[in-house]
Amino acid sequence: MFIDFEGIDGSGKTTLSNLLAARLRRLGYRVAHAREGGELRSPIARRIRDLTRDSKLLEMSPRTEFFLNLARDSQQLEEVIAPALARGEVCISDRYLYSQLALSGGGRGLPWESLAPACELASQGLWPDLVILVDVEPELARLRKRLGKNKGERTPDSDSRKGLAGAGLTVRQREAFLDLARRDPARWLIIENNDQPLHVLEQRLVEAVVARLEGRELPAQRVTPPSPTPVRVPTTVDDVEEHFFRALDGLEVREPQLAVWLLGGIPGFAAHQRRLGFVERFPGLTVRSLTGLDDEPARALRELLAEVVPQDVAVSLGANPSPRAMSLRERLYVHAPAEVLSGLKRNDSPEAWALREHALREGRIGEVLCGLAGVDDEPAWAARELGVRHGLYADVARSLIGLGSPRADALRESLLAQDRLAVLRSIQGLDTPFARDLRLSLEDRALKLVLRSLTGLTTDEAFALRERGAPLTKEALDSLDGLDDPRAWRLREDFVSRWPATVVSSLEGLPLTERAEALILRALELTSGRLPVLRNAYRIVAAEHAVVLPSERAALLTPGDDAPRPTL
Ligand SMILES: Nc1ncnc2c1ncn2[C@@H]1O[C@H](COP(=O)(O)OP(=O)(O)OP(=O)(O)O)[C@@H](O)[C@H]1O
Ligand SMILES: Cc1cn([C@H]2C[C@H](O)[C@@H](COP(=O)(O)O)O2)c(=O)[nH]c1=O
Repeated sequence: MFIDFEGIDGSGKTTLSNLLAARLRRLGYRVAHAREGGELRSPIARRIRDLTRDSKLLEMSPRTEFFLNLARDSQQLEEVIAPALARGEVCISDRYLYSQLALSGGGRGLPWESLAPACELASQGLWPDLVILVDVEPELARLRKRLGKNKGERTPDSDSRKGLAGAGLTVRQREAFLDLARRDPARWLIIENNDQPLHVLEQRLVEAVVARLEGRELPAQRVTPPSPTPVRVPTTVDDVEEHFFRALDGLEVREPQLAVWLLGGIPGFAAHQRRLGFVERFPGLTVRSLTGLDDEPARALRELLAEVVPQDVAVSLGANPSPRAMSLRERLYVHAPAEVLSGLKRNDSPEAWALREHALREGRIGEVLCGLAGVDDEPAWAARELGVRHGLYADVARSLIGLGSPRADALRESLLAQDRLAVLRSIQGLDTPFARDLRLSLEDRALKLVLRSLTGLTTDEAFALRERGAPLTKEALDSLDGLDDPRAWRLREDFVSRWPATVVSSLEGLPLTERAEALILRALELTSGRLPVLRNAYRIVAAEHAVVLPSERAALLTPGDDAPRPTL
């Protein structure tokens, strides 16, 4: 029997397919997993995978990508799947040709009718007896994947071609998978992975598969019922806090690390109280959730944990230039030099330079460059030249974030041949001729990064790009953070039903006016108060009530800080 797991990235295919293989083996079945532990069994397939993920290959067309992915699956079929089935084993696969239909058809928009015959050819008529669609909300999947990376589970995707089209691609892939399942209900089984602990899903999955292996009918097309709709949705912004913490406390039981992550950047007593409850179990994650906060409880917790989780403490300081943050960095440097140096962005104080000079004497050129964004003095330019001589092109490009001078653009130009994506990341918030040309040339190849580079821009070009991007992906809305421009409001209102969580987070930094409140409540209503939207809504409400010093707010909003936003 051939069992295939399908679903978007981070949906849980690898986890559940490996759990299933282990359980079936314990039950006495002979099982081959074509991608045990996440690694494709065929070395040729692995080589093809590397090629499709190479971020230097931006010109790879959707058709080329499709044929390469077919070649990968075809090789896995001939080398691993067909032989296992011929030996009479149960063969489990983590993705098969359906993934290519969902990516190239649903995601990239190639016509289905031309893809299907090519898949048929690659399959040699061998299709799975059972397809398990692990269905999950894309925002939750992305977050779990990030947490997984934090736990060091898998190699990060950040340097791959994957994801360059933006989060909208995943939303379209999910729709395509659900559509495939609807069209072939006898073959597909949907397992919803939003609100259930893994052990519960594993048990239901094993029961359903064993029923099929024993020739019993499948009980239903869905292994887990759709998530119950929360009964009450906040009807005023004053209710948001209560709803958020109720949902968070429910989540804590199933996925405590995710619950800590969702506290990221949330000020106020209630959030700090939760952190204290988590800190012993997850000190690193808890302290990271302080990123962007500089109130007294945040400072005290950092100082308490400085020796326990120095790297996380350093990350949680962001680019805060205050004297207290600088003196903590001096303490942390010996244990967490990379994180400390990275937090010196936009900082040309003597204390920052003392740390950098010490690091340069230790040969840490790349790490120094990572914290030079926005620094325009001569020692910074000397460090950049040193970086170029050492071939540290991506780090040099990173050090140019926030600099819009002709000198910076000339260096960017010279780095383009080495690393276009790093240069693209370096133009955020810039409206120079170089930045405009680069955006236009990469719009079709790296839409997500192009849209993200518009942070804070209110030019006609920026809005035209956002308007073209908004139907495709949420990152068009990300770059509206804190903008009070009428065109920004129109985009938010037009796309609140498509990208509700992002529309809400884009209100960050704006006063909580009637218009903002109406938008938040609309997003909550449209999503039945689901946690991603609720959490972003609470971040806005809590920030409105917290005392944030103007300098801290400016530091949080200044374009150029490339630390990941702790939003969903
Ligand atoms: N129900 C769940 N509860 C808690 N954690 C979960 C759950 N489902 C998945 N995860 C976690 O989500 C992360 C992503 O899961 P996994 O790697 O299995 O997904 P995937 O579909 O194989 O992703 P990709 O296609 O990107 O390889 C893992 O860290 C996994 O432990
Ligand atoms: C570039 C890119 C690829 N995919 C799809 C293509 C394949 O079906 C899978 C391969 O992923 P895996 O990590 O080897 O399981 O992902 C995609 O979804 N998005 C992309 O940008």
